[in-house]
Amino acid sequence: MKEALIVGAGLSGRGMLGEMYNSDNFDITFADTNSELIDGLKKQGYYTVKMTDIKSGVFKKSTISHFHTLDVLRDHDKYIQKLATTKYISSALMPEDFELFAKNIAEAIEYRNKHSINNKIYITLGANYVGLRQLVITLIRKYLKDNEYDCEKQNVFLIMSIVNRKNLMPEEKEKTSDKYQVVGDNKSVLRVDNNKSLSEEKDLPNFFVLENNLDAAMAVKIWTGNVVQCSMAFVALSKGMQFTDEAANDEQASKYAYYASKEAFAGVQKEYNLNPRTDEETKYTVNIFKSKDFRDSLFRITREPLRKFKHNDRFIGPALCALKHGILPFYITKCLAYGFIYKNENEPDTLKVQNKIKNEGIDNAITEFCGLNMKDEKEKLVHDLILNNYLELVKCDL
Ligand SMILES: NC(=O)c1ccc[n+]([C@@H]2O[C@H](COP(=O)([O-])OP(=O)(O)OC[C@H]3O[C@@H](n4cnc5c(N)ncnc54)[C@H](O)[C@@H]3O)[C@@H](O)[C@H]2O)c1
Ligand SMILES: O=P(O)(O)OC[C@@H](O)[C@@H](O)[C@H](O)[C@H](O)CO
Repeated sequence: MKEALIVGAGLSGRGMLGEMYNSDNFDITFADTNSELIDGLKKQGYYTVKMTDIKSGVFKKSTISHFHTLDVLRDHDKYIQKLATTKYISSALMPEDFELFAKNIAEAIEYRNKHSINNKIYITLGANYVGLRQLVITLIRKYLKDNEYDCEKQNVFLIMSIVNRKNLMPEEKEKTSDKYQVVGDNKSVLRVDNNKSLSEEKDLPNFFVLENNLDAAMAVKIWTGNVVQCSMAFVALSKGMQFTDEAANDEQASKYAYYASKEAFAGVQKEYNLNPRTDEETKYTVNIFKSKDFRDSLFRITREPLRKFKHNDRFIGPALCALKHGILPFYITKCLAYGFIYKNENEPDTLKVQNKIKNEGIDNAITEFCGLNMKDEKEKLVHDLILNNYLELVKCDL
């Protein structure tokens, strides 16, 4: 049986990668750092994925009941051995999780060297992060203490992929006895970079779609797609809304998101030499959220806001890209300013932001959380735009 190792058994790991590898009859192993999740999944022995077609609302359910589990920390040696030998490995992790994942890949490389293992392994890297592959290569080299280390020469292929199925926890009314149920859309392919060696494999997973220039596709996804969702969400949250359809139907939230979308795409299009898009296509990036059938929580869209404020993420990334190409990121920074007024007791990051603003001032909060270099003219301009938009939103004690 064909084998796959899925690193990260969270919503996307189970709901997209697990479901897809299972449908293609792979023998799956889930590896995760969360012992409770790994033990729970193993004990339950199955989970279900509900996949709804975003246009028609028609859904299908799939039960995944044949899988193995590994605890990345507790089953460390077994996990490294599995990483070193499994041909198809796919990850669905948060960007910050790649520090440990890269360290583990470095350990797997050492294991391969020690045991003279030379089979080809393909690791599809999945996370919402522009420039992910380069980041992972840099981290692996750091752990191997070899700045020139070439993974491909050792048959370890690091391949960009786009994990983009919407995967959510079920709403209260949809909850069943399945603790690990995932609900989401029904995207049927995993877009992976068109690596030459991978393209020559005869037993490719049937849901892999090989595509050129996936770095550009990732920038389009995060810097022109996720920026729209998150812009809309921060504005709508300030008005007490909770769901994407409310945000997309709100005049102000949708208008700001639409203009942010225009600015973001204009920069990314120039940076990656892409075809222009029509106004209808830009509007679609907002209008797609209008339907109630596929509502998503604004709390999920804005989860971990500090990650989203970072230099390479969905606001500062496209803002700097736009500026580089002579476009003023007016609406992108305006929407991000709403992120700085967002306070939610259930979202610890927002409390950190408010504390920082209270103790050190908004100036420092923006500089630090967005990782902006105030000596750089463009970065300072982005800072000042966020700052002035923020000041517009808060009371002024005169
Ligand atoms: N959920 C979605 O709808 C969605 C859609 C598109 C893209 N994404 C992106 O996919 C990625 C994963 O998102 P998610 O929603 O599945 O997150 P998640 O938090 O549900 O899952 C991540 C899992 O990775 C585990 N983990 C952390 N570090 C690990 C490590 N070093 N090794 C193994 N496991 C580790 C965590 O314990 C967790 O279970 C993110 O980058 C996200 O932005 C998510
Ligand atoms: O997963 P995050 O936290 O990086 O971002 C939240 C959502 O924007 C994201 O999950 C999207 O729904 C997904 O990337 C599909 O476009």
